[in-house]
Amino acid sequence: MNEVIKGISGKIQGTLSVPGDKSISHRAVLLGSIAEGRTEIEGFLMGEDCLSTVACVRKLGIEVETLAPGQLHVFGKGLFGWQEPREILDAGNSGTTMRLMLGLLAGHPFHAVMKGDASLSSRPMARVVDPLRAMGARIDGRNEGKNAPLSIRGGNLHPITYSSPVSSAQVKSAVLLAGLFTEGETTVIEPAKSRDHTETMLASFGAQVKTTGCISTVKGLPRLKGEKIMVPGDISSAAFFLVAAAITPGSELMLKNIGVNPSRTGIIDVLKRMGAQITCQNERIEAGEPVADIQVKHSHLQGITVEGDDIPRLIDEIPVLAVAAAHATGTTVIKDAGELRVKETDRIISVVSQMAALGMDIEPREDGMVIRGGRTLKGTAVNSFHDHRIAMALAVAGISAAGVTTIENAESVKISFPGFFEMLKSF
Ligand SMILES: O=C(O)C1=C[C@@H](OP(=O)(O)O)[C@@H](O)[C@H](O)C1
Ligand SMILES: C=C(OP(=O)(O)O)C(=O)O
Repeated sequence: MNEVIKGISGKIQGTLSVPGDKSISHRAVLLGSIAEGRTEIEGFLMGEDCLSTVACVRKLGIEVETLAPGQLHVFGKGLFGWQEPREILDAGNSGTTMRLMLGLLAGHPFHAVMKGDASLSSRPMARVVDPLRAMGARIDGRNEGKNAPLSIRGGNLHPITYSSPVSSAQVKSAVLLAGLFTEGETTVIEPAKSRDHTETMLASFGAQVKTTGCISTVKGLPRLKGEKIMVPGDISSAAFFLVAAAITPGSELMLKNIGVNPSRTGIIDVLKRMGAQITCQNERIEAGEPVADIQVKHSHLQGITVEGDDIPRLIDEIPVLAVAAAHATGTTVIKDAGELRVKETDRIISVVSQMAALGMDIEPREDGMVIRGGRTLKGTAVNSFHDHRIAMALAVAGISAAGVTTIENAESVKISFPGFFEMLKSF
């Protein structure tokens, strides 16, 4: 499906709520499915990725009731309560579904097969398969288990201390979740801290979790109790509107009820360092997660260098950060972001090629990109390559471009942000 975006002449003003956090939604269903009793979820993201997680959990014998859009009840049967699935578990486009489910399946003494779509089938799985095999899971798959489809027979695990070569919450979560099914302590050490929603939610379900800097430890065989979970708005979705308002003259926007966990707020910090006027108001804690209303006003931005420990804190926001950089004075350099190459698309190639088509002065680097700001963008036909974040970043570039931008394969926004185009076009 194509989406047509016109350059916007007005301002981006008013109050917005964005859909629920994708990372927290996945984890709420997964932890609910291995807890005892009912887990009640409000604000669940009804995006295709999270619905893939729900479909997988149902195939494992867990009842998930949808009372209304965003309101789900999960009837967990406790640790070891999943049943051997009769069908293949389909993670669709979702890396989080496949990698976190593999961690949980590693704990179960039965056979299961996981598959995904064309994009997910080419993404690296050895990063979770290797440590799960080291814990005792038997896993086989395409390319010796480096890619999906993967088959797994879990059970009889032993705890490990795993030093992950990459900062990845999916790797960390897979190992910690497997660690729930064996006596003793399982530890993951990562080079820079990744999002910590798994640790926070595990603690709220009753597990013993310790986190010190980049080291997280879980104690095995906890009794997890069903919980009430309020999912906050997704900062990764809010980011498209933060940038849209920051670059559109006269704009002043309030984004309500957004998750502002410090392991996710790199985009706020970096936009502020570029000169954006952003303030977090009404800060509070809900189910262990920090939540706030975020106000953003149009401002003149300056190019900066983004690197190191900030990268895992804004990895999914880099496509739209490139749009902010194109509207900044001077050069923005994004480094240490080689992980972009293994997302739904190679996001260095997809961002650079499609933003350049809109007239951006942008060059790829092995581990990032360089953007020289100040060029006027001009609408044309561009392609999201079925990558939701690329489709939305191109739309934000499109509203700042002269003329008409046509985004091909734009339906991919349903992965993480159903209703995105309607919201953007409401301004
Ligand atoms: O754990 C999660 O919910 C996620 C972790 C990140 O991936 P990596 O773990 O591969 O860095 C992120 O890009 C993805 O959108 C969601
Ligand atoms: C990389 C992403 O998700 P996942 O890894 O779950 O497919 C994303 O949402 O940008």
